[in-house]
Amino acid sequence: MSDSPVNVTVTGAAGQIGYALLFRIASGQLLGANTPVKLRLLEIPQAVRAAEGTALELEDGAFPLLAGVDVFDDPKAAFSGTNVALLVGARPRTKGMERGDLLEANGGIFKPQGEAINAGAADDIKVLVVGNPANTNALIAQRHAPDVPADRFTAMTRLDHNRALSQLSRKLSVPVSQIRKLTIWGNHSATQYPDLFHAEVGGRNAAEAVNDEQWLADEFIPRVAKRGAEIIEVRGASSAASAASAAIDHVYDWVNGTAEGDWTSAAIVSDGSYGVPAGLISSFPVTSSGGSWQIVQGLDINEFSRARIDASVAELEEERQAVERLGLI
Ligand SMILES: NC(=O)c1ccc[n+]([C@@H]2O[C@H](COP(=O)([O-])OP(=O)(O)OC[C@H]3O[C@@H](n4cnc5c(N)ncnc54)[C@H](O)[C@@H]3O)[C@@H](O)[C@H]2O)c1
Ligand SMILES: O=C(O)C[C@H](O)C(=O)O
Repeated sequence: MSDSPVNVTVTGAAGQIGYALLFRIASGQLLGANTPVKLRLLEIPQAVRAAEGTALELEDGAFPLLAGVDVFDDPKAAFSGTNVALLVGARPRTKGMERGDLLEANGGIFKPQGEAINAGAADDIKVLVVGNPANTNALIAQRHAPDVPADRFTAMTRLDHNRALSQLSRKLSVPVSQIRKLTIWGNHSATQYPDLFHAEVGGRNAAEAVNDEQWLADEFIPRVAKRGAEIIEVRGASSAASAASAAIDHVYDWVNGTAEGDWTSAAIVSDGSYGVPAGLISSFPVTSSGGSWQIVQGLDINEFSRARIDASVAELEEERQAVERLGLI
C-alpha cells in the first residue's frame, strides 16, 4: 500500500450519483486496492448537512483505505491540494428552462470551480466532469484554469460506452468481456454516435457480426443515445448508480491504463483529430498510459459514421458559441 493518501474531491456529494459513488471510492475501486484516499465533499450550503450525514456513513463503513472525509461549501477549500476532481454537482434542467438558461446556470458553477482548481489543486490534478451538459461544463471549467494543462479536463461518455457494450452483447449473445474497440464520438447527448465499425467481437468485426444495418441505424444508435431519457422515464429519476460506475471506470483507466489491444471512450480536449475542431471537449476512441489519454489514430471513417460524428460535433460547436455569447468562456 502506498503511504500518502490521494485527495479526491467530489462535488454534488449529497446527490444521487454522489451517494452511489462515494462508497466505491472509499473501498478502493476508483484508484486501486493499494491506494488510500482522502475524500473532500463539496456541496451547496443547503445540502452540506446531508453531505455530513453521508460522511458519517462513510466513517461507519470502516474502509481500510479511507484516510479521512471533509465537507466543504467553498470550492477554493474543496479543491485545495486535490489530485482527482469529480465534478458531479450541476444545475438540472427544470420546467420551462431553455438550453441557454441551463448553460448559463451551469456557468455559475463550473467557472468558479475551474478557477478554484487553477488556484489550488495539486500539480497532477485530473478532472472528470459528470454534471450535464458535461462536455460544455468541462470546457467552461478548463477555460478558467489556464495554468492547468488542458488535457487534465475530461467529460464522461463512459456511461454511453458501457451502454453500447451491453446493447451489443445482448444483440450477439456474447459476454461484454468479448467486445473490444467500441467508440462513442461527440457529445454526451442524444446526438452522440456509438460506432461499431471498428469494434471487434471475439476477434471478428462487430458490424459484420451484426450484419443488420437497420438494427444499427434504427435501434442500436438511438437506444444508446437516448438511454438517459429511457432511464428517467422508467426509473422516474436520472441514472445514478450506472453513472457512478462509469465514473469509476473512467478514472480507474485514466490512472491505471487501458488494456492492451483495446480502447475506451472519453470526452477529451480535441487536438483536431478526425476533423473535430481543436479545443472542443469531444468524445473519442482513447487509450490511456502513464496517466494520460491518447486519441486512437488512423481509423477509417466511412460516410455513415462521418455524417453522425459531424452532427454531434456541430452541436458541441453550438454549445461553445452559446457559452461564448454568455461571456462564460
Ligand atoms: N455524463 C453522464 O453520463 C451523466 C449521467 C447521469 C447523470 N449526469 C448528470 O450528473 C449530474 C448529477 O446527477 P445527480 O442525479 O447526482 O443529481 P442530484 O440532483 O441528485 O445531485 C446533484 C447535487 O449537486 C449539488 N450541487 C448543485 N450545485 C452545486 C455546486 N455549485 N457545488 C457543489 N454541489 C452542487 C446539489 O446540491 C445536489 O446535491 C446531473 O447534471 C445529471 O444530469 C451525467
Ligand atoms: O440526466 C440526464 O439527462 C441523463 C444522463 O445524462 C444519462 O445519460 O443518464
